[in-house]
Amino acid sequence: MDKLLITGGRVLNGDVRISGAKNAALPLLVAPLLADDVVTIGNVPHLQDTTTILQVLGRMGVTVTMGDAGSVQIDARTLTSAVAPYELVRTMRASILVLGPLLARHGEASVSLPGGCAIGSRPVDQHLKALEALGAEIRVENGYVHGKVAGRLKGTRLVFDMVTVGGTENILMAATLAEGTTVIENAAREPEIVNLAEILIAMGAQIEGAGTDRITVHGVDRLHGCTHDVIPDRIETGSYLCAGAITGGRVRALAAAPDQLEAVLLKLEEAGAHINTGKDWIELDMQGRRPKAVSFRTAPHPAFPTDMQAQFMAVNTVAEGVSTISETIFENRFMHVPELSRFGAKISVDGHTAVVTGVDRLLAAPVMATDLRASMSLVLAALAAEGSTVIDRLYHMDRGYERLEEKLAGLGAELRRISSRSPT
Ligand SMILES: CC(=O)N[C@H]1[C@@H](OP(=O)(O)OP(=O)(O)OC[C@H]2O[C@@H](n3ccc(=O)[nH]c3=O)[C@H](O)[C@@H]2O)O[C@H](CO)[C@@H](O)[C@@H]1O
Ligand SMILES: C=C(OP(=O)(O)O)C(=O)O
Repeated sequence: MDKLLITGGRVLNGDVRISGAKNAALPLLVAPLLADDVVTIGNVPHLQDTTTILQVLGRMGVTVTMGDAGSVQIDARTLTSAVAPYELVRTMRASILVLGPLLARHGEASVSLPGGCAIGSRPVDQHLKALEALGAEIRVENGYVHGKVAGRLKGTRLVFDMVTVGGTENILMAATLAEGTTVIENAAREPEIVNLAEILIAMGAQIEGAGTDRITVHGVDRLHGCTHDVIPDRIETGSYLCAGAITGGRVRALAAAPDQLEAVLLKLEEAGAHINTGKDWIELDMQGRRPKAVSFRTAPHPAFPTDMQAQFMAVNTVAEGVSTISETIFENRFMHVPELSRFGAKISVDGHTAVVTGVDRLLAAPVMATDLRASMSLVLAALAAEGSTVIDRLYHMDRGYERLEEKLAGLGAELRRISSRSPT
């Protein structure tokens, strides 16, 4: 298992190029299952999670061709099996996204149930209920979801019980080839949903309202090939801006999308950062100042994203004052708290709320990553801490941060990966 060695205390300064968004790339790589031709997707980040979803497709007989500069060509006409096996799905929950497209285009699918993960139980009941409402016959047996459709899915009006990003994506894809019109109420409004709707529209789908809480899909008979790009990763962007904030530095995120990160940018300003934005860049400048404590509550887009909670908590650990952080999306997303405490952070947790009392300094400590964004919160704490920190279980990080060491080193951080395959 790889580890990361970080020597803290450097003020980060410079430009960092943002990669394509993991959470947009995953549904975009699955959407070609619906098409009758080759779909080319650009700006795909090279990550463990994108590799996993391509393996899932490969296992189904789909032809995947890697192109230049992060482009991937996907031809689902060669599909031979509609099965997503446990050994792949268990490493990445988003594999459940193949269910909707397979049922819509091929009339059957067997997808392993993703199961729980560190941040919460994360059921997929809303996906399954909605697919049943579209006319699929769903059976859960031996840890697998088996779905079948007699003829075509039938458009209907759906109301999700809660805002679900993956649920909205699955049903949006399934509805494109259904007979008639589907209305999805209480739909997720995340930028990744809009990115998905755009590629589906480029494939010939008829979709209105993506980015609002009501999405209308008029089913079509077939979808064709197209070329489309993944949007910039707003969570990676926010993470590097937090690296600037926690070290009192200046970080400019290039190839970014400022309009997709408003809640986070406002909180960074509240923390004392000067924020400047252009069409595709964001600059944060702390001018050497210590951040001020900022309270926030996670909620679906456009509110503060749960995927930035751990990183912002890390910033609050060294801030001036006391902050309150409420996590409303996942029931167990404070796994980083005991690890941050090992640096000397003062955090108390009561249910879904954490109270952080900023300390003057953090001290390096051996720590362990528990999930993807928790890993980044530990990286941030290590950048600010006095001394050298070793972060274990780096594989969590590799799911979602492309070329992390190279990007942080480019900003002036002192760090090195300790590979399990090389002598330490
Ligand atoms: C690959 C990807 O895009 N992952 C993101 C996606 O995850 P994901 O799509 O899994 O998250 P959801 O939006 O579906 O989950 C939101 C909440 O709804 C609950 N729920 C969801 C579906 C369901 O059928 N039943 C149910 O109870 C979940 O347990 C959770 O408490 O959105 C999350 C919320 O912004 C982000 O943190 C993840 O990074
Ligand atoms: C929770 C995340 O991803 P996933 O839904 O793939 O676990 C994340 O990106 O922070």
